[in-house]
Amino acid sequence: TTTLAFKFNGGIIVSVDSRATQGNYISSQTVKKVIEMNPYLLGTMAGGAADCSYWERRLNLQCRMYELRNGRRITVAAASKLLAGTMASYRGYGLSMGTMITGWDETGPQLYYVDDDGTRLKGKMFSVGSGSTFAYGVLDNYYREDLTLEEAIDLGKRAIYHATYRDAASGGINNLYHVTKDGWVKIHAIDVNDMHYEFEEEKRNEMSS
Ligand SMILES: CC1=C(C(=O)N[C@H](C)C(=O)N[C@@H](Cc2c[nH]c3ccccc23)C(=O)N[C@@H](Cc2ccccc2)C(=O)[C@H](C)CO)Cc2ccccc21
Repeated sequence: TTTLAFKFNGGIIVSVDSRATQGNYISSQTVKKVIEMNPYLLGTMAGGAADCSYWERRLNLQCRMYELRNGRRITVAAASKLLAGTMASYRGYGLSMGTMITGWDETGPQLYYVDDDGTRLKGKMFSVGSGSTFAYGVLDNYYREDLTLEEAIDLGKRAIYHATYRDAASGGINNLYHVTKDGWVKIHAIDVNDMHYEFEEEKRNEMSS
């Protein structure tokens, strides 16, 4: 798995792959690793499929109950704190989860990393999963806060592409979301094989120009 998210002047980009593995077997190429919790809150999944799916769906329930009890949407900080608290209480049980909780609330765009030992980090950029080292190579090289939306989308797309190229446990489809003050929008779902030929063509054109 390769998942990433970063804040920039135009909001937040969330970009993930869709491969699931069981050892060397590719058990799925069409997994949704972004859970859409409400129109302003997204969660990403890396690690154990069942752990991520179960605990992030439960977090979704907790966020919905918060909204019904308090008459307003939960903040990203509070939602990530709920998940981190659950992870901390299950420390040592062998859960395997590397997630990002991100969205836009009254404090603006927020991005948190939360994992199975209860670690919770606030940040501007994270990449999580077996392909994250490759994604960071691309992100650290090209990231700027003042990227245009088009550049930010392209960066989120290419970072996942290069990770899926090198990491056997990443692949399938790149799902990319853009979060603004009006909530999240799904920008695209592109098969990384199609991206490969697009980028090969681009390189051929650059060489001949
Ligand atoms: C395909 C699939 C499932 C599946 O493949 N499960 C295996 C056992 C799984 O959890 N795979 C992990 C990797 C893994 C196997 N055993 C583990 C024991 C501990 C921790 C991780 C693992 C995976 O693909 N994880 C994805 C993330 C993911 C995959 C599917 C759903 C959510 C998140 C990922 O992180 C990369 C591929 C690198 O591992 C479970 C499931 C339920 C309902 C519908 C489809 C599936």
